[in-house]
Amino acid sequence: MTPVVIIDHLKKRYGSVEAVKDISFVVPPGEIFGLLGPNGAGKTTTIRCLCTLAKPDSGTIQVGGVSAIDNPKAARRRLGYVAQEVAIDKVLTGRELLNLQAALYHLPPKTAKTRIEELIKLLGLQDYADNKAGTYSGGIRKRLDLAAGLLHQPEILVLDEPTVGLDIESRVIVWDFLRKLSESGTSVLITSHYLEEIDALANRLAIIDHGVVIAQGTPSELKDQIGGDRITLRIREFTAPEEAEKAKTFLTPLPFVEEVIVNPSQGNSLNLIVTPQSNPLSKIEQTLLNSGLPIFSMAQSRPSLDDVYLAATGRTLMDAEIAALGMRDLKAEKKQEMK
Ligand SMILES: Nc1ncnc2c1ncn2[C@@H]1O[C@H](COP(=O)(O)OP(=O)(O)OP(=O)(O)O)[C@@H](O)[C@H]1O
Repeated sequence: MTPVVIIDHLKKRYGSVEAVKDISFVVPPGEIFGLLGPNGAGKTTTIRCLCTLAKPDSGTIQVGGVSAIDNPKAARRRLGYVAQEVAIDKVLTGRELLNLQAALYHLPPKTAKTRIEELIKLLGLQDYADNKAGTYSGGIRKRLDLAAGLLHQPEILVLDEPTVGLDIESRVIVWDFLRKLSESGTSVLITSHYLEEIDALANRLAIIDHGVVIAQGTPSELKDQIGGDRITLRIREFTAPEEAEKAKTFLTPLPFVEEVIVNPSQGNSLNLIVTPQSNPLSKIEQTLLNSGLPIFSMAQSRPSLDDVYLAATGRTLMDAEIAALGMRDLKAEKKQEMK
């Protein structure tokens, strides 16, 4: 089936900042595709180019077979965009805002009316639609944004960090809605810096770092590629560094152990990467007992998307996030965007 979105070798710079260096991916119909990356990786710039709100320096973008660069109007008809933050008119009610949006899309009044009622119901907005939008909580506000983005029945809904700042309950409502939307045939492209969000939602994803795609595939493909299971082991609740190092020397020679890392930031716990095999926990337990070392806790898990990111970049998403936040001048970016 022809992909709904094809982005090929996209590049975009702001002055001396190369926001997007080389990004390519395709979104198949009816799939949820995730762009995962730390703050400042280039996700928003990529989708601003896709949604025709920024002009790329080079590369191509196709939406439903139409070039978003040569034919932005036609591309816009095929996609719905839910931005990270929207400045809304707080005096109008939700229903009035949807009517306004429908007029902007030139929907015939009868179609608009049916569609608005349908979306109000689908998004559980019946009790709020006639209240002023200024009274809405973040979660209700986001549901209204989703309705507005879907009014013209786009082939793909593009969402920039849709659950930032939402409580867990509202987040789950948004996730469930997006799953249903994709099951009914509408593709979804979502950016997020939350690992769990992309892991829970996306059929496929691209991990972006410093404006380039560093890994791409389904969540399990990416985890399988880096291989090995993870074991987190604590000798004691807070282990002395010498004792953790001692455990490391006994565990490293085990044939199924690929790597042992002592993690000082978590009470000198030991992080092991092991080749998947039967019952590694009991073999580790036996080895430590024979060496006279106790076990406080031990757990085995599959690699996470953070392990994928760590393997590709040498740092965790959280570390990248903290580093990026310290480097950005958000005021200057806002100014540049206004130009
Ligand atoms: N309008 C702008 N003017 C100047 N630099 C910008 C502008 N927009 C983004 N940048 C820079 O481009 C890089 C990529 O930013 P972008 O917003 O695309 O990242 P992101 O991954 O979406 O992060 P976030 O989720 O925080 O928006 C960053 O270094 C950022 O500082």
